[in-house]
Amino acid sequence: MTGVLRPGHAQLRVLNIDEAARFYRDVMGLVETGRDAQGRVYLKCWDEHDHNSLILREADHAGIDFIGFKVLNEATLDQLERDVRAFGLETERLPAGELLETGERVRFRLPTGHLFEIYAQKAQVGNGLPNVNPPPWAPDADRGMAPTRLDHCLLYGPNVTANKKLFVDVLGFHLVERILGPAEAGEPEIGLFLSCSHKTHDIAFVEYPEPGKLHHLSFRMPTWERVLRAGDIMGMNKVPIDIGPTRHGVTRGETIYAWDPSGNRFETFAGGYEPYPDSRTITWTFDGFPHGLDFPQGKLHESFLTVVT
Ligand SMILES: O=C/C=C/C=C(\O)C(=O)O
Ligand SMILES: [Fe+2]
Repeated sequence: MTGVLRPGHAQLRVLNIDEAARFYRDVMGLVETGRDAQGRVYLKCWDEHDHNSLILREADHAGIDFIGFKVLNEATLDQLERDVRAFGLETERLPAGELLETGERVRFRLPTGHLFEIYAQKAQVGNGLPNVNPPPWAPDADRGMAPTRLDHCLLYGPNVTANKKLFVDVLGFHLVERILGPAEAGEPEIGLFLSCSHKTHDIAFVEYPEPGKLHHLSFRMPTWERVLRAGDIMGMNKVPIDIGPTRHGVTRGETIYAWDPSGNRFETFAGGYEPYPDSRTITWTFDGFPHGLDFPQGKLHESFLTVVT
């Protein structure tokens, strides 16, 4: 284990900050925890303890600015920076406080073009429950869709195989599932689901010609029933849905893909299974992929491969 713990934050570009803040706070049911001098809005899911996991920045085009993972401690941060540089990537350090309540970050650009960063420190604000004899949920757990946490992201860009080498050989992730391209193309790995935990994936990549693209940020729901309830709330708020409610074959996750007001896709996701680092990687062939995306329908929804921000 290299000490990379979990997805920590994502900074998302939105077209209208007030509309986006209202959506993620009042429809998604995230908790707004702050705003900074740049006008960025900070939010967390009700059951997360750290100050923020989603940061919104107003821009003229939607998409993801960077994704941050939390690591065990400062010594791990320093070691991983050395390892990433030895892998051949430039790193830069962003000062503590550049993001509210967040320590120094080590940032580097992935072979797929995405800005990725690691950090060891973020202020804990808690989940609204006492740490001694706590009840199972807090009032915020029923406000809006109320995901429990930022669960993973799926990023699109070229050179996913180079990303795999970095994440597996340097950052200590394991490859839980993969999607192969067409046989006539030699079945290249075009989809990678990578985990640094017990989850089916903490980050995923799909091969795509343009670098640095976002397919979706995924928010964890405790149960399939809560995914369906999220779908009800999407219906009540006329949120445009892309795929679902259904189940992925890949990861077995129950899912709805939909779009935020800026056109960024998000997912409400439940279920899956618990792979271990020594679990064998599951492979989806290209002809099996329609069931990998939407198991009940076995349908390769066009938008999955074409719509990104
Ligand atoms: O075939 C595509 C599967 C996508 C899976 C997810 O977005 C997920 O498991 O969260
Ligand atoms: Fe997902």
